[in-house]
Amino acid sequence: MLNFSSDSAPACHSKSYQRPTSQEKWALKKAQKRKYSGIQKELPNKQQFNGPKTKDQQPTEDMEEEDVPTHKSPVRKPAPKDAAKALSPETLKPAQRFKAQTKMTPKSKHVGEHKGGEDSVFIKTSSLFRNNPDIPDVHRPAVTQLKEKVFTSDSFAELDLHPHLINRHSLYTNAVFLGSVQKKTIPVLLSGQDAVVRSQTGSGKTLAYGIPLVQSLQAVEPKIKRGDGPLAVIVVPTREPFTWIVPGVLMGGEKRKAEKARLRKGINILITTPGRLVDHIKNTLSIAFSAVRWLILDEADRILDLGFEKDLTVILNSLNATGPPRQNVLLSATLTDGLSRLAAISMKEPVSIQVGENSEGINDLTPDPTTVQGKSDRFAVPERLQQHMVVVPSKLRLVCLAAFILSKCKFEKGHKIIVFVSSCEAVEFLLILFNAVLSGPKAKQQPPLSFFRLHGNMKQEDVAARGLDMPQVTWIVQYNPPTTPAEYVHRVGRTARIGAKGSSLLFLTPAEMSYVTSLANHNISLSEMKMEMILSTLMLDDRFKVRGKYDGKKSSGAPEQEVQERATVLQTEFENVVHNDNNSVQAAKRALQSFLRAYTAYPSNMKHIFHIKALHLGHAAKSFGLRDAPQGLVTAPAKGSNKDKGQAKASRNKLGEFLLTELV
Ligand SMILES: Nc1ncnc2c1ncn2[C@@H]1O[C@H](COP(=O)(O)OP(=O)(O)OP(=O)(O)O)[C@@H](O)[C@H]1O
Repeated sequence: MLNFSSDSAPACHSKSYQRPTSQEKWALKKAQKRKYSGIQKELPNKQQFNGPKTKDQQPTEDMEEEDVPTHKSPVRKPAPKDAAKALSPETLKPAQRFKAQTKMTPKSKHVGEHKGGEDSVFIKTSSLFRNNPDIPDVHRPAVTQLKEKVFTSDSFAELDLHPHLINRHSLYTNAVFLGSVQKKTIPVLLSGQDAVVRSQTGSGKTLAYGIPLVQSLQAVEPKIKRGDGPLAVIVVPTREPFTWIVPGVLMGGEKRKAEKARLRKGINILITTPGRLVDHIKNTLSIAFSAVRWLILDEADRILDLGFEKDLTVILNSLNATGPPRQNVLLSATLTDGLSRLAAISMKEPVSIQVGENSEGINDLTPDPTTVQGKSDRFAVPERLQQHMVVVPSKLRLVCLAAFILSKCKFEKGHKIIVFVSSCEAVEFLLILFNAVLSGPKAKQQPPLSFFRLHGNMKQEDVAARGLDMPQVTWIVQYNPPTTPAEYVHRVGRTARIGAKGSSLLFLTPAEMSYVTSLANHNISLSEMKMEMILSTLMLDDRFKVRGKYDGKKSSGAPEQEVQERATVLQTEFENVVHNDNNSVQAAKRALQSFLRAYTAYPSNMKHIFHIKALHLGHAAKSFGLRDAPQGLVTAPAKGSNKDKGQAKASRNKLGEFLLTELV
């Protein structure tokens, strides 16, 4: 059970509700009026707020009665005759779109204080810009980033490959020049040696092992038949869509029976996630490893990161028990101690291949004879990747993320963003919230924003149907920081692939700022983006303008003041959507709870940066559109509870759920 008593929270956080600043009070009042004025006109039984004011709402010396942030907000019941129109996403108000998309039938329209059956909602919006922790200057340790040249000037034709193979692969990749990692790796693997390959994300490692694998299998005599069973096993960490020819996959999300049938027919190159393969090893008699001559561990650092070490041991034992001599390949974007251990148990005198240890390394394309040990902690990221971070107090996180998405996808062209968040529930929640508030009706020939989701609880068909065009992603946003630097590298590596440009943005709260130092220890350097700069995008979006105040004339207040007002209007829109009915409040609470659970899952060596006790529950709740900190959230796993341990592991494994944003 979480207990955010005042002694565990900073003094300034001792109350969950802070009085708004005068400009916020003003903005709130206008926002509420604007939002509901149209609805009120249509309501036959316009309600009056007549409940008692709580202590926080009593007028004080600097708060006039009319500025007290209590509003009546009747909820519209669409008349049957305009029901069809009301269901059109373009005519629905944000809160209505939220409800339509969740397809929830609210038991009650009342949230907060009920007023004796009256159709009204009691609204309380606390200050966004007051009582936040200070944002200290960001300390950026000096870092020399490792550089790796992606391409060589050599063509595939220079390799002694089967002509059919050259034609086939150029068909799929349009590749002309060999990638550096391909030039180093292909000859080593064709010579039959084991190899540990470390090269940055998106540098073409898949072809680096795919080409020698297919070349060697096509040369096998007598010719391979389907019924020979697996000759190669490729273990990958997750069931993301595969990018090259997939002869047969096992990845969960599909009935084991269907997979068994395919195994029985025969899969010569088996691509699988570790957990699923172990499942089949234990339960499927038809899985025979007697012909396996290749084992490839792709994205091996992530496989370990996701906690599959034990599964790998089961797989290795099973493979070692049978079969001809095997060639082993381990590929990774980062080198860690865990990886060295894995290489030691799974490989025979592997050649260690690394691309461009430093900027001079680009000329050195001979395999690096050094051992894997001792190369840990130095991560290379694509040279054309611009990495940023922004420090945002908890309360402002939601509006800041929204403003960033608008700045790139609404007010600039050609962007596609992936937002990583910490749980499936948060993905679902943000998807609905952003669709309701940000995507907006088509206006002035501007296409609406599109949001898509991808997370571990989705069915495989949904994932495949999504057809994610990953190469065109221009921004990676990490709304929740990952648990390991290796995971950080993999996430940002979804952009700036194979020599393209890309950018990333990491959200941190003031309490989490030492994460920058932690990344710097792994050669990762971030430049700071200012939260105020991101929020200032709202000045371009008149949907969040405080109506009436500046109509027809220029703002008399400072620009920062108007930015704050608009941010408050946006937050109010989010809160109105969330508090529109009990189901949406529950969805927000579930998302908050899963965020907190994931927060407890940071490894112990990161707890000094991410500790649940340093979180202010009320402020965190605000970033889920909740007006108050919910009571009785259970987040910490009870000691010895296997179920909760499982949940914590699941949360940790799902720190990579994401949301994709683009203009369509
Ligand atoms: N020589 C090449 N020329 C042009 N494109 C290439 C070449 N090699 C690979 N590609 C393309 O580059 C993209 C990235 O390749 P790939 O997915 O193999 O990278 P990776 O190093 O495995 O990345 P990660 O570590 O992030 O999984 C793919 O779309 C692939 O088709």
